[in-house]
Order: sequence, then structure tokens, then C-alpha cells
Amino acid sequence: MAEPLRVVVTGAAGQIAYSLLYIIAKGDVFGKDQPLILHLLDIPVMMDVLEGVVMELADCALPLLRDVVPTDDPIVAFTDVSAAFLVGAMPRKQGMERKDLLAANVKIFKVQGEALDKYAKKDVKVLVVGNPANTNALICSKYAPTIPKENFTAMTRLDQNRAQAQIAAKLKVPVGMVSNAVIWGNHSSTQYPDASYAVVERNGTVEKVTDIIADEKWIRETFLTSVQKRGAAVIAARKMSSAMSAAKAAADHMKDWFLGTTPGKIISMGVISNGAYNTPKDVIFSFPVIIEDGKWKIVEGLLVDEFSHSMLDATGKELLEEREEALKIIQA
Ligand SMILES: NC(=O)c1ccc[n+]([C@@H]2O[C@H](COP(=O)([O-])OP(=O)(O)OC[C@H]3O[C@@H](n4cnc5c(N)ncnc54)[C@H](O)[C@@H]3O)[C@@H](O)[C@H]2O)c1
Ligand SMILES: O=C(O)CC[C@H](O)C(=O)O
Repeated sequence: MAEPLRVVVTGAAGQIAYSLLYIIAKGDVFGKDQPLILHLLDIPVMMDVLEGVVMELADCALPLLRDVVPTDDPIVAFTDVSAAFLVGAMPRKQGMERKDLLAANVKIFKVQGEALDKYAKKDVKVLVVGNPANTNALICSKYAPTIPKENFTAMTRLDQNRAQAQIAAKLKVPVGMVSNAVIWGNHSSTQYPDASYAVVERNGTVEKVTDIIADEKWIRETFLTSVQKRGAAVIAARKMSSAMSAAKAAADHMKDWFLGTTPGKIISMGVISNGAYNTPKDVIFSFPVIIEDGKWKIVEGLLVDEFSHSMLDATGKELLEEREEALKIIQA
């Protein structure tokens, strides 16, 4: 069997981590033959709660879980890790936009970037979940200059999963038949959920979703806004932000990054922009990607019409504004 892989989850005493830790520890992310050592970081006041999480992990009796390291010290948390789920941050409440969290959260990602730079493996794969996820990932990368920028990503997989679930419900097919919905841009209400390349596979045939639905109003209004606003709808209903679905999406993202995407399948993740599709460079922008040998690659050459370009411009503009604001907060 392989040597144990060290994986850190921050915000380990919080809601998302409570679902995520079990998914990771039972082998659904890094493979059924990959032993794990989980590093759990939270803040000092949460150490008692974290102790309870550690007890529960032990009581799950999971054979792949070789050790658990609960801590409030970023040095201990980030030492020698190969994968980092950066979940720990304040969630938004009803009435807030995700970017309202910048002031509260961006400094966390500076500190954690510095700690990753000093103590993590140089090929560590970092997934930022804490909001505003794209800009937090950018700041984290900026403060970890010895780790490649390509190793810092932000989560838009939840938005992709939401998009595919909406399409499946509309077509009355199981969600497993739907793939290749694309999320462009920011994990915010300016994101562009795009059904143009989405497909349904049934009875051995592959059909384009836009050919089957052929209802532009549904695609460009109902579908688009329901995915953009789904996070807010969950907060309105639960009085807390999404957690079970966020944990599942984080697991999907990291699994595909480590183990590769299925041939023919496109996934969405926030990655450092190279300016593809006329997007702003050097922001963490969600693109359609494929992954091979642990490396993501933006899918280039997709047909992008005028409407889509205007959506990409709007979300790109927001990311530039967030970058500016975050840098001001950090430098203040
Ligand atoms: N990208 C996405 O799709 C997505 C989806 C859902 C939630 N989120 C975001 O994920 C974050 C966490 O959500 P949650 O519901 O688990 O929140 P939560 O409040 O339940 O848990 C957050 C945990 O982070 C801890 N924490 C705070 N500062 C920390 C620090 N400096 N280091 C380590 N831990 C720290 C808190 O003590 C808490 O235990 C929020 O910012 C939320 O908005 C993102
Ligand atoms: O802030 C929110 O919208 C809730 C958390 C998360 O970003 C989501 O999309 O569910």
C-alpha cells in the first residue's frame, strides 16, 4: 500500500468540514488504496468542538485513516501536506453578498498562503472553499510565491453540480446522465452558468441539452438566475449556508484534480487566468477544464457568442474589483 498522504482541512470544526471529513476519510477523494493522515485546523476557541470531531472520526472506524492531527497552529496544520481544503472562513448571512466577506476573510488567506509556502509540499494542491473563494485563492497564492500559481484553485464545482441538477430536473432524467455544464467567472451572483456545451447521455446516445430544451428564455433566464442565486436560496431556507452539497463538491473537485477527469467530460474550476476567452489575466476565474496527470488545462476553442461574452465581461470586471479591494485590505 502507498505511504499515507497528509491532507489538511481548515475550518475543521465547522459545518462543511463535518460532511467533508467523512467523505475524504472513507477514501472517496484520493482513492480506496490511499492511506491518509488528516490535519484539522481551526481557531483556538473551537478546539473543544474539534475534539468531538476527532472522536467521531475515530468512531467511524475507517481503515484508510492512519492518524488525525487536530490543531490551532497553522505550522502544524500545513507541514508536509499534499492537499489542502481551505474551508475555514466566515460564511455570509442573509442579505450579504459573498464579496461582503472580503474584509473578514481575506487576511486568513494571507496567513495561510505564507504557512503553505513555508511548510507544505511544493506540489501541494490547494482548493479554496471559503468565500469569496476566487479572490481568497488569489491572495493565498500571492503569499506563497514558491508554490506554482496553478496549484491554487477556487471551488465552482458546487455551481456546476447545481446547474446539472437543474437541467436534469427540467428534462426529467437522472442527474448522472447530465454533464459538461460550464461555470464561468466568479463564485458569486455574477457567475455565468452556461448550458451551451452540456450534454445528456441516454441509451448510448449523446445529445446537446440546448437541442433538447430549445427554450432560450429558460436557458438564459430561469436556469441562469436559479444557479446564480442558489446559495442565497439555501441560506434563506436553512438560515445557514450550504454545507452537505458544498462538501460533496469539494470532494468532486479534489478527486478529479488528483485522479483525472473522465475522457470527454469537462469540469469547472476557478484557476489562474491566462486571458483565455478575453478574460482578465491574473485573477482566479472559473473555466471549463480537463485534468490529466494531476494537471488542469483550460478547454480552449469553445464557441462563445455575444451574450456569453457580455456575461464573461461582467464577472471578469467583478473579479478585478475584488482583487483591488482585497489588496487594499491586506496592505492597510
Ligand atoms: N465556494 C463555495 O461553493 C462555497 C459553498 C459553501 C460555503 N462556502 C464558504 O465556506 C466557508 C465555510 O462555511 P461553513 O458553513 O463551514 O462555515 P462555519 O462557520 O460552519 O465553519 C467555519 C469554520 O472555520 C473556522 N475558522 C475561522 N477562521 C479560521 C482560521 N483562520 N483558520 C481556521 N479555521 C477558521 C471557524 O471557527 C469555523 O469552525 C464560508 O466562507 C462559506 O461562505 C463556499
Ligand atoms: O454565500 C453563499 O452563497 C452560501 C455559500 C456558498 O457560497 C454557496 O454557494 O452555497
